[in-house]
Amino acid sequence: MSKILILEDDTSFAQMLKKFLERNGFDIVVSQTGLDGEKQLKEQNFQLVITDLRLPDYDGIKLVSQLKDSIPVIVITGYAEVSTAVKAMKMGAYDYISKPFTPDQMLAVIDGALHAKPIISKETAFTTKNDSKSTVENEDKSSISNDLELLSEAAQKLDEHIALVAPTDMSVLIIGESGTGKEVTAKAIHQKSNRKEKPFIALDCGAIPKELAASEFFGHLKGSFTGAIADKIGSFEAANGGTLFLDEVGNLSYENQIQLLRALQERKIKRIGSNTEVEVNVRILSATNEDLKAAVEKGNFREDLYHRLNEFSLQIPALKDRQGDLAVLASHFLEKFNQKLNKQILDFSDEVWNVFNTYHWPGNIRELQNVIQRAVLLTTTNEIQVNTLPEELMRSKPERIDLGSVSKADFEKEQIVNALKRTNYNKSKAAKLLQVTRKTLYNRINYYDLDL
Ligand SMILES: Nc1ncnc2c1ncn2[C@@H]1O[C@H](COP(=O)(O)OP(=O)(O)OP(=O)(O)O)[C@@H](O)[C@H]1O
Repeated sequence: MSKILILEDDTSFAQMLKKFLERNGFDIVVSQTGLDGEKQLKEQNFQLVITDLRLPDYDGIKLVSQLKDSIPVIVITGYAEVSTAVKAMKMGAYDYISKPFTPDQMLAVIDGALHAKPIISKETAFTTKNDSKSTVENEDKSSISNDLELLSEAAQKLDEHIALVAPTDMSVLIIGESGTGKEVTAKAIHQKSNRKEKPFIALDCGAIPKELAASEFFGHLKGSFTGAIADKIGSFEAANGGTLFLDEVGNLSYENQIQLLRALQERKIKRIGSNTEVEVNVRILSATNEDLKAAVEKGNFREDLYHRLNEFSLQIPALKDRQGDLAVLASHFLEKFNQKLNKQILDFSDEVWNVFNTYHWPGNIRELQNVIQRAVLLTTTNEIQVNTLPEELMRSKPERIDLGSVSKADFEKEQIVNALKRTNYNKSKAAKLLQVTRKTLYNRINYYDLDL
C-alpha cells in the first residue's frame, strides 16, 4: 500500500482528501504544518508527498527542492497560482493540481507520480529510519550507463571509472560543463558505495552567500548570530556516515576554503556558537564546471584543498562529444515525458533526429531534456516534428544525408555494417549507436540491399 504525506493547513479539505484517498487504498498521514511534515518525513517512509504551496510556517517551494530527488511531490495550488506551480515544477515537483479539481484528476496525477521511474536511485536529503527499505525499493539503478545502455566509448569509460572508485573512500572531483550530469554521477557513486544506506547530502556552494557558508557546512546554535532563530544542523553532520556532495566547489570564498580544509583534515566540526566538537565521517564528492587547476595557479583556489578534493577525478564529456548516446537519452526522455504528460508519442521524425545530431547542445543533457519535454507537450500526433523545437536548434542547419553521393553512400554503408557488428547484429542497439530510428535503419538496410 503506498503511503502518502498530505501537507495542508486547511483542516476540512485535508480530511476530505484523506478519506477519499483512503477509500482508494492509500495509507495517508496529514500534517498541518511544515515542521510537523518535516518530522514525519524523517520518521517514516513515504512514496509520495502532496503539499499546499502556502503553509503558514513553511516555504513549499523549498520543500519541493529538498525532496525532488527522493520522493515525488505534487503541489496543490489555488486557481490563480499557476505561475507559482510552474516554479515548483522547475524546482523538481512531479506535477501540480489546481483547486478545484475532481477526484479523478487527483487519482490520475497520483497514479502518474507513483509510477514515474527515477533515472537512478535517489537518496533523500532527510534520513529516514528505514533507509535500507527505500534502497531495496529503488533497486540497483546506480549505474547510469547500465540503466540507459549508453553506448559511447566516453560513457562506458565513465561507468567503469565510477564502478572502480565508488567502493573506495576516495574523494572525487567531478569535472564537466553545466548540465552534463555531474550530480547524477555523484549520486551514482554514492549508490555504488557501501555508504549507500546513509544520507547523500548535496550542497550548492555557488548558491550560498559566503557569510552563511560556515553555518551551512557546520550548523549553528540558536542565537549565535543575527538570524539564527533556531538550532541548525549543518551538511557535515547531516551527511554523517554517508556522502557530502559539494557542487560548484570552485565558488567558495578563500575563507570558506580554509574552514572546509580544516574540517576535512581534522574530521571534526563545531557548530557555530558551540564549543563541542563532533566527529564526522563523511565522504566528499565535489563538482566544478571551471578549470580548478587554473584557479589554483591563479591563486584563487587553495592548492592543499584542491589535492584533498581531487584524490580521483572524473571528466564528464559534453553531450556533443558523446557520439552514440544522444539517441538513447532522447528515447529515454521521450518515454519519461510521455508518461508524465500522459501522451503516446512514438518517435521523432527523421528531420528532428538530423537537427539533434547537428546541434551543439551547450546546455548538455539538461537542455536535451528540456527540449524534449517542450516538444512532447506541443505534439498532438504520434511523431515529434521540427516545428516543436526551439528556434536556436533550428538555426544550426542540419545537413541531410545526400544519398546521391557515392562516397557518402559507401561511408554510410560501412557505418551501418560496423554498428551492426559492434552490437552483435541487434538492430535496436545499432540504430541507437548510429543515432537513427529503427525505422530509418531498416530503410537504409533495404536501400543498400545489405544481406545481413
Ligand atoms: N545519464 C543521464 N541520464 C539521464 N538523465 C541525466 C543523465 N545525466 C544528467 N541527466 C539529467 O540532466 C539534468 C542535469 O543533470 P545534473 O544536475 O546532474 O547536471 P550537472 O552537471 O550537475 O549540472 P550543473 O553543473 O548545472 O549543476 C538532470 O535533470 C539529470 O536528471
